[in-house]
Amino acid sequence: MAGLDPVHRDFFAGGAGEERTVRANAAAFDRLRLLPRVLRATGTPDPGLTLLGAALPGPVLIAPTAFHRLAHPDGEVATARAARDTGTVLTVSMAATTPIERIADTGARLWFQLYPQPDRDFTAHLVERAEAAGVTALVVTVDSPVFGRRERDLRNGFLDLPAGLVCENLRDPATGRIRDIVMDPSLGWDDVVRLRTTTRLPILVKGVLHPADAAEAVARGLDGVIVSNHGGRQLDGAVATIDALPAVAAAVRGRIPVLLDGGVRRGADVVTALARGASAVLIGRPVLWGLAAGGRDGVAGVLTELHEDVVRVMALCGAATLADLPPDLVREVRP
Ligand SMILES: Cc1cc2nc3c(=O)[nH]c(=O)nc-3n(C[C@H](O)[C@H](O)[C@H](O)COP(=O)(O)O)c2cc1C
Ligand SMILES: CCCCC(=O)C(=O)O
Repeated sequence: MAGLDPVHRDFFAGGAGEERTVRANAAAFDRLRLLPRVLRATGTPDPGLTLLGAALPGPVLIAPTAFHRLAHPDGEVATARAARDTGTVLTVSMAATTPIERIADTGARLWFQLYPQPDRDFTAHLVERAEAAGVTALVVTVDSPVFGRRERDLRNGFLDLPAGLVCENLRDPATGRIRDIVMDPSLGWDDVVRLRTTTRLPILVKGVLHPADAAEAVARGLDGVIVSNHGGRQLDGAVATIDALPAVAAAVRGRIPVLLDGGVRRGADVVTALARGASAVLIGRPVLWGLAAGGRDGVAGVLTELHEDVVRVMALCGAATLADLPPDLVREVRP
């Protein structure tokens, strides 16, 4: 990756522990094969969908990832311009290196990812700030009661952002200082539900793998679940997301959208996830590689190529719309 400091590349690429779950996300897709239908006279497929009331051109969204200005000087603004120009959603990380207002100025459709902080007033301030900037959903990350052990970062001594970069959205309104992000092991369902008292935004929980937790999200009146293991960066040894998805989808029974991230790289992966019950997917690292390689254009290239691949794979599977992707499209094969 031209221009990307190897220490930062390791931060982006790496996961927790042995990186078993990083590999598992990809390996699990590799154990699944498509069983296409033929002669369905589909014409050019339409991968469009409606998600949380918004019409989107395709089922690939951008997962929240920290520190975009490590990848490119234009950082989150470049990513947002690519999202805007391709019509997809950018989920802005709470650990973004650009103020949410500047990202929103691009006109992109944004969701905001939140680690609820033990300081409830500060959490409420953050949510209000994001809502005022114009984000249309809140993504609460729930797989991080503690920080994963990122061994590449430990070996590299990557602890802090370089001088000049900060988590701009962690600025304390009273002191003007940047707060540290706290991973809160005391966080519970009640805390997530309590966010309703601060915001009218739809709330998705990100980092659900167990079907009972997905059922709890529905029972608690939340608006969506994201099947995710944080790209293998939190619990090393956690199940691959595409393996966890069918049971989650069965528990949710279509009552709220189920999204998935982790190892989605090709149109076939997107189609596989949708056939297994996802409404849409998100991609993390591919966006960072595009950003590092070419700023806005690099990210737009990644998004456009993947979108075109989804359309191609739909055609090759005999699907005219995303509704034509049933579970029997996917077969498990021996590794
Ligand atoms: C460098 C990096 C930073 C990330 N930062 C965040 C974050 O701030 N908040 C969050 O909820 N998830 C974060 N994630 C996890 C992603 O949202 C997503 O779950 C994961 O990257 C999906 O897997 P993929 O990279 O294989 O597509 C991060 C992932 C990476 C690779
Ligand atoms: C304190 C930044 C957290 C970013 C994150 O979630 C990740 O690196 O996976």
